[in-house]
Amino acid sequence: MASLPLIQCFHVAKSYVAGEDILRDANLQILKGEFLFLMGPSGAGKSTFLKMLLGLEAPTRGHILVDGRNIHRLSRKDIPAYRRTVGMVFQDFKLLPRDSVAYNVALPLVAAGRPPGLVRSKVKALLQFVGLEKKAGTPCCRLSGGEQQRVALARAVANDPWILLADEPTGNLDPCASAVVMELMKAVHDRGTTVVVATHDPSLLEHIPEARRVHIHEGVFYEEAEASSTVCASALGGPGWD
Ligand SMILES: Nc1ncnc2c1ncn2[C@@H]1O[C@H](COP(=O)(O)OP(=O)(O)OP(=O)(O)O)[C@@H](O)[C@H]1O
Repeated sequence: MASLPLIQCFHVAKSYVAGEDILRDANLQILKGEFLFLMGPSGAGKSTFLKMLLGLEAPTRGHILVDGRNIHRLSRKDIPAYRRTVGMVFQDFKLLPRDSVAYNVALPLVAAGRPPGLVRSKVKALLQFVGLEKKAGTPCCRLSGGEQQRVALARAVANDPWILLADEPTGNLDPCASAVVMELMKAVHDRGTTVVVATHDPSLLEHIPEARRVHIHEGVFYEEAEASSTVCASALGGPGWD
């Protein structure tokens, strides 16, 4: 049975400054359960696109639907529930550094109003999942970069989101820690979550060779086959393509 589209972008444009489009006519469908790498050089608009999926930025033109709903037309009261359906991992972790691992992972569960018993059992299961159960009481600032990213991943999936977004999740990690984080992302995907990883680093693709690859170039999305034939050649030796 064919999967249904979970994320649909129709003619999306985004500019921060009038007349300077970061995205200009971006069309994309991401199916439920896909693992997608969003590729593009620095400044291509990858983070901007992820922020739009989170609802932190709105398109200047066009529409983004998630599960059939235009996420930029949600009523104020529906926004928190929508945000809980999307988990996000950042390059710089964005943890509360002085607070413990368990506290950081518990935060989204508490914010969602989960009862204390469920928060405790869920935090325990999440820390087991990322292999940090023995560090539950450790302040995050005393962890390695790889461990911090595993905490951030546990926090991102705490409320069982439909979608996991990751913005250069291994950008601050060594190859070994990167492999562990990518393995965990794959495990999240294997549980049915749709995963979108934005990166400019082609070596990340080796961790999940079967994943779909979409490039952003000059404000438009291209599937990898299309991108390599129509874009890479023209950009050889030029700026802005990796
Ligand atoms: N809040 C903002 N105000 C103005 N310009 C912005 C803002 N956020 C991003 N930009 C600009 O939009 C463009 C795309 O930025 P974005 O961060 O989305 O790119 P990226 O592909 O994620 O790059 P990187 O890999 O370096 O993070 C850049 O030129 C950036 O300077």
